[in-house]
Amino acid sequence: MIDDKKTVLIVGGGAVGAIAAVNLETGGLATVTIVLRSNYNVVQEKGYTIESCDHGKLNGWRPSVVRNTVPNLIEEDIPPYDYVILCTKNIPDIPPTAVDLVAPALPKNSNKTTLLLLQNGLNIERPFLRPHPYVPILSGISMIGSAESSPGHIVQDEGDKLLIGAFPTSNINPAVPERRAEQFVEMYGKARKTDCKYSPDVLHDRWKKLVFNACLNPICAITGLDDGRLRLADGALDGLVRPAMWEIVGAARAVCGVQLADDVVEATINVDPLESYLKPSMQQDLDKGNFIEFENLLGEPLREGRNAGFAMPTLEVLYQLAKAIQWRIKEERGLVEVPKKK
Ligand SMILES: NC(=O)C1=CN([C@@H]2O[C@H](COP(=O)(O)OP(=O)(O)OC[C@H]3O[C@@H](n4cnc5c(N)ncnc54)[C@H](OP(=O)(O)O)[C@@H]3O)[C@@H](O)[C@H]2O)C=CC1
Ligand SMILES: CC(C)(CO)C(=O)C(=O)O
Repeated sequence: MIDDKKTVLIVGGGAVGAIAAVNLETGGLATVTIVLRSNYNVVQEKGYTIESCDHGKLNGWRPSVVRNTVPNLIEEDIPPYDYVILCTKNIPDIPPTAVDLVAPALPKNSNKTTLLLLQNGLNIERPFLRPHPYVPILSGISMIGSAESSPGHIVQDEGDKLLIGAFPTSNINPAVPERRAEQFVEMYGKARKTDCKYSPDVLHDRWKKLVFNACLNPICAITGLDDGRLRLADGALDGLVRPAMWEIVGAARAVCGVQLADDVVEATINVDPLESYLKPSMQQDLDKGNFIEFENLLGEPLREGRNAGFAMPTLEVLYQLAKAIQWRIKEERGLVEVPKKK
């Protein structure tokens, strides 16, 4: 049981971070500080406008503290937060890296703060292990459907289903992150508006979610078809979606012995009603001209599969296409120099 209010820092208050903030503040067991970037001015001045299938319509809603910089514990003399939650897109190929971004808000030599990575993808905890050996790290696997349609306007149309468990970290007694994960579940679920559960096996959960994210995210983004239209499109399921998904199922087994359920491919294809016409987050990012999370969603499972000697030809092509698209966005954003046309 939680007997005192916890301090929580959320870095990234877009589609997922804003709903996490609502859950935590509404439950009354946490005081939330949120770090924003492009939506900072609008949220600071007018608050969020939230249309949520879990929380209803909230106008002018703000968490306890809204900032536009990651707190620097030492320079600002702030006591360590109980939890730091990273809710940005995780894009290791575009600076700042996740580690550089949250480093000022993590204590160097104590395990007081628990870091929760509420993000998609594989191996996202690894870059933190060496620079932050004492920080317990939790894995947050979210099945929410949420989007920020304009700055500060969040539309959540699929319920918030969240699994929380401990990432294995070699320096820390596993009992510590496990306890913190259970405590987080209590805090997050207190308002009874969400389905947040403790998971003892987040590796399994992450591979299971990759059946969606490594396949439908890039296929929808590249083709411009949402996951409903993809089911209607001539031959797309048999020609693209199923082969890609079976490669993830095989890689999960080859890489770490994770055995996904026999029906995982069909269940993932049909996870949302066709008429939801859901756009996976990578497709939404491409529509907005944003960078895409292709390295952790696609690159990491592919590299792991390759290292284990497992062939993944469909994912290899999707990865190379996604990489070329990322380069195009870099050019659009002026991050690469292209010789003049002659
Ligand atoms: N949306 C969904 O339905 C789901 C998303 N996920 C995963 O959850 C994670 C978060 O996704 P989502 O909320 O959709 O992403 P969004 O793009 O909606 O939100 C991310 C937020 O982080 C902010 N941000 C990025 N970099 C910084 C920075 N350096 N400093 C401060 N703020 C920053 C962004 O600001 P800015 O606008 O300036 O870029 C944006 O407001 C991702 O890993 C995603 O794959 C998982 C399940 C479902
Ligand atoms: C599976 C889904 C659609 C939501 O939970 C997602 O993870 C995403 O959009 O990236």
